[in-house]
Amino acid sequence: MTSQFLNACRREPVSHTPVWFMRQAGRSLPEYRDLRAGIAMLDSCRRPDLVCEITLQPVRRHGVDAAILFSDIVVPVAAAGVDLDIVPGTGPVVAEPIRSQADLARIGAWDPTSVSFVDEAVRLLVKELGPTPLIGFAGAPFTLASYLIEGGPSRNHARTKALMHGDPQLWHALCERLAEITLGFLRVQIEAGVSAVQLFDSWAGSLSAADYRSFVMPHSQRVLGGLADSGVPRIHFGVGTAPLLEAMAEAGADVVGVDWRTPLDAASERIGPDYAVQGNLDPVLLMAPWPVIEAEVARILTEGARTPGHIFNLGHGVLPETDPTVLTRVVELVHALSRGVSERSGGAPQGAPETPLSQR
Ligand SMILES: Cc1c2[nH]c(c1CCC(=O)O)Cc1[nH]c(c(CCC(=O)O)c1C)Cc1[nH]c(c(CCC(=O)O)c1C)Cc1[nH]c(c(C)c1CCC(=O)O)C2
Repeated sequence: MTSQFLNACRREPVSHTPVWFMRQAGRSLPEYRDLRAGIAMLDSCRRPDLVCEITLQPVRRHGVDAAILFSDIVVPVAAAGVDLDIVPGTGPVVAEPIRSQADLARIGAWDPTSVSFVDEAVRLLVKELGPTPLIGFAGAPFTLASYLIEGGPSRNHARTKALMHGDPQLWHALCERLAEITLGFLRVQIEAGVSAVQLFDSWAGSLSAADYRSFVMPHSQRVLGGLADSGVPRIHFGVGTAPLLEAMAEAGADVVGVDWRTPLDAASERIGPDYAVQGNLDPVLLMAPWPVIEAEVARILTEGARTPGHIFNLGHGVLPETDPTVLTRVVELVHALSRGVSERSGGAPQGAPETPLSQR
């Protein structure tokens, strides 16, 4: 049985619009909270048995079309020797931020055996998942650099931008190291059997298109271009990236992630017919009354049907306070509404419904 998710990534015909959710594994699920009780986030990422179970939980519960490996963007950086922790309610916190050439030397050479627990978890998962594809992922150099330079989450990435513009040589040296780590981390996942990868450049939307192109794109290009020969579809995602969509596509994506601020058909028109799109329900709207969600899902499917390939997702991750039963209903709705209306002939958007599917 071919995967509708992989078909959509490749802009091939689908029998229904595939759907998965960023952060589908995690705190919205009581079974996740039970399993994680008393185990630190990074420790849980290093235990293949836990990674396997946590990754499977949302697949069983929601019937999504793809699984995403349970891990974190800072896992490979920690494996390369950076002293960091993931603090509950805050995110990654780096003990000694990287702000000088000497700091940079504290990042060790990439060694794939330092993430053998990921190799093991992916192999277990591929067996357990059967026909459901597993998505691997990594953080993009810019988003990783921001955590390393700021020392933790940041509102305006002030130190990151100061270093980028104030010491471009150090900036590029840091991003080259991070690109090497990210590429190595994704290769481990691909060799172990993931069916697609997503590069998370979550915070790239804080940059102008000009700065993105000169300071960030070459490094993301190195990562995505370095995976081209694998044949595995590459999803490139960021938040608030409306001005960057063309550059993020050009960086070497097969699928461009779009947040809720840009309609999918408008995004697709800008990046052209060679890319599928993924998105883009506002995660906050999962807290709205069901008729609101229903109308939004229908609108997104209508806009998605005007693109060469659409994978339904949120515009960013599931919020911890989301009612998981709503996510299951969204999966059912996406499947029901899209069945039979989402067939496209590889590339040319055609027969896009003009009325919301729910009203047909
Ligand atoms: C920026 C970023 C991070 N991590 C990640 C990103 C990119 C995606 C995005 O933009 O949201 C990626 C990530 N982190 C996690 C996943 C799991 C897979 C999935 O999507 O289901 C993925 C894809 C697990 C996690 N990563 C984290 C959790 C929560 C920790 C916990 O459950 O105790 C999970 C399930 C921790 C983390 N790690 C990070 C943050 C901001 C946080 C949240 C901090 C908090 O609110 O507590 C860094």
